[in-house]
Amino acid sequence: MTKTVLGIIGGSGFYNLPGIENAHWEKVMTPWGAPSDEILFAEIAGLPVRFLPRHGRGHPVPPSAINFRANIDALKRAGVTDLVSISACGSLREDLAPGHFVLVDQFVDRTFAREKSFFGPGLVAHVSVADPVSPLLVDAVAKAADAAGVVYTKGGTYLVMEGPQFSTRAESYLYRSWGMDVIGMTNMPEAKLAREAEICYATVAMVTDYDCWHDDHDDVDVASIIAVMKSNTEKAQRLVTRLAQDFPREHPECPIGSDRALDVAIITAPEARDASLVRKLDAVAGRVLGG
Ligand SMILES: CSC[C@H]1O[C@H](OP(=O)(O)O)[C@H](O)[C@@H]1O
Ligand SMILES: Nc1ncnc2[nH]cnc12
Repeated sequence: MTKTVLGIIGGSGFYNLPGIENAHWEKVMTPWGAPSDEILFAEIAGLPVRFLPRHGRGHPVPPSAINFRANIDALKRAGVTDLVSISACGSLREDLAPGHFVLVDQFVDRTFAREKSFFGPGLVAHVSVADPVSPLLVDAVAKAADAAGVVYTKGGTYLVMEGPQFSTRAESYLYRSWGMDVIGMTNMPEAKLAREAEICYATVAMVTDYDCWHDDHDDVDVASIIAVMKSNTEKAQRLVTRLAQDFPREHPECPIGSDRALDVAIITAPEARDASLVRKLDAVAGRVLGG
């Protein structure tokens, strides 16, 4: 059995963790460069927790400049088995009002200026992301939300745009016509990389605005987002505390194989592998590559 280490990636407005014990910030180096910030190593009710602010403390890192590979590699090196993303998002549905949380179960990745894989020339791998979130982790998040009194919807599709500008009105209408539920700029390639690194992943998408499609609401801007973000963040912090208190201390094996994704993904023959890339993958793929 593997001991659980719970990872939390804090998005916009979520730069620290309350209610923690034995905490310290630590710089974690990776072969992919520097993560967004140091990682906060801590415990909640005795459970090891690792927290990384996605945009860095003070929010200096924009979505397209996030080193997603370094972030996921660093969390893997820090022992994370189960990772929850906390994200601000726009709503593309009338019934998902600002303040509502969505436990996303699908993504549409419209990003185009990001490194999306740990693998590449010299070591080719194709993991499945048909089901990009890990069901047991989502269930645990839902239970924690219930216990923390947070209103949420289970299931929803998050469209990931490149940004940093918000959508045009035509884009917003288009994404609605596609049946997308919420929109943000960060959860891809994060979720894909978590799968490559065999870390169970789930997202709590916290609605801050109605993007620009809604006739009765102002178009989205940062000031209106910040106004909603504060109460969203307080609720998310309660949710995370409860999640950590109740989470199994032994990592529960993922029923869809998120934590064993590389068992069936690598296609490059051992003799054709690039030794330097294999070395870079020591944390992400050490379980299957050895070393
Ligand atoms: C400040 S609103 C736009 C910003 O917020 C979201 O980021 P995160 O998922 O890290 O909370 C959104 O994707 C944009 O990056
Ligand atoms: N409307 C929106 N579009 C993209 N990212 C967002 N983050 C919060 N609101 C957003």
